[in-house]
Amino acid sequence: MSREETMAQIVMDYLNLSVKGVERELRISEDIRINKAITIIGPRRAGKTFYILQKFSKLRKAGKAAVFFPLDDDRIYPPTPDDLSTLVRVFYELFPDADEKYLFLDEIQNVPNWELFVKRVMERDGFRVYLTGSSSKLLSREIATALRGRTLTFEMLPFSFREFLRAKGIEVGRYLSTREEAVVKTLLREYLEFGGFPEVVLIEDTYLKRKTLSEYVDVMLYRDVVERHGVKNLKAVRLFLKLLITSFAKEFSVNRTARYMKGIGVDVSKNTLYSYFDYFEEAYVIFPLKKFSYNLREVENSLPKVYVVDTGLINAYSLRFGETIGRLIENAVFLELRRRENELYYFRDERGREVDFLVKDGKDISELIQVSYSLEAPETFEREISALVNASEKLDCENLTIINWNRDDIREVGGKKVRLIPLWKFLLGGDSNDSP
Ligand SMILES: Nc1ncnc2c1ncn2[C@@H]1O[C@H](COP(=O)(O)OP(=O)(O)OP(=O)(O)O)[C@@H](O)[C@H]1O
Repeated sequence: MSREETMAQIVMDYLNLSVKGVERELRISEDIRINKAITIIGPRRAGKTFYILQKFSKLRKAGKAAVFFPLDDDRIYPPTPDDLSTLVRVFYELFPDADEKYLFLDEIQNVPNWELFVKRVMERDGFRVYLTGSSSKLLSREIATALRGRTLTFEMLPFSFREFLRAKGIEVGRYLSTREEAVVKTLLREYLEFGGFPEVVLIEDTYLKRKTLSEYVDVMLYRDVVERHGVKNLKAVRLFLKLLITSFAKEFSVNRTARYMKGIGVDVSKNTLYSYFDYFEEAYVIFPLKKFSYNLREVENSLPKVYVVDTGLINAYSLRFGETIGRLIENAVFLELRRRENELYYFRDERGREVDFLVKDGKDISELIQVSYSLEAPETFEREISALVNASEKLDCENLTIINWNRDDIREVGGKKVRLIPLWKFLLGGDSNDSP
């Protein structure tokens, strides 16, 4: 078989594929007048390929001229720039008269100089192009950089709680019966424990769930960081990742970590650890969150809090679920706020009173959010509320929320209204303002 025939065969393998799976909520703007490639980026195993396959399959069902091509297929590996030209020829043979043309290229980074090709087919031939990519060689974020201005980039994280429920066959409406609420809360514990990676959600067996999660940690560590950046000190990088992930929802100090590692006989320089931190951020394993201040230098110099891309990855480190539930909830809230594309910070006043999330909308601070598992103990309630009310005065923001496990209420404290909203309701996008 010639190379062209092999490529055509791969195209045909996908052409009428029916892709089902769980419907994702990522909404991408598909205004065909905008001549830009759509790039899906995100952590490994989040479902990027699956998503563009779903998109492709829908277009095909609607009779559109579309071709999907996986550039990691072993039949043509490694692909060359000439292969991409061949692909366009195959496309025109299949769809000679198409005016709306779609190309879906998976793992595009495998082709050298692929960005020249993408620009050309968009500008000269008027193709709509969808891209994904992630590998130890070129992580997805770089795709966006390589296409400078000619791409719209969308971030795909593991399943949101709503998607997770959908994967479990549960569609929730606006109002829930008492029984439904109980089911949702039980599933929420599973979501916090094992996270939202599609494959993990769909595996039933808890042993296999854990095993899959620890394999994900290994892939992220060895492929995306060690191989990609040529890291030699395996012991140090492995320990660093463990310390980083288990510090979730806490401030993380590279300096302090360097001292600790030295103390236990793992000798590694502070600068090396700063690089490791950047590598794990770049590989979408962790997200740092900066402290808010009106002084930009203070924002840059603050110690970040770290959140992990999926709560299941945290539990791959066998922490005790019961002891970390408050922080797992905080992590889940962070991920949801990020999905909603908010600009986020944490806040701490000069007396050390902290607000977990400060949401910015342009120049304004649009919401202050506190996260606390239980508000039953009066002193906890008092502490959380007073930090919020104080911050509200300092930052001139009246939209105050406490996300917690059970309570759904509005309280007035010091002339300010504070919404108490249960985690499940927040994650499903509910709003306690209009609950009875
Ligand atoms: N929406 C979905 N419904 C059901 N299963 C899914 C869905 N999305 C992904 N999966 C499953 O999750 C796994 C990972 O998905 P996929 O390969 O699309 O991820 P990816 O982000 O492209 O990963 P990588 O970056 O490692 O290539 C696959 O086994 C896939 O079948």
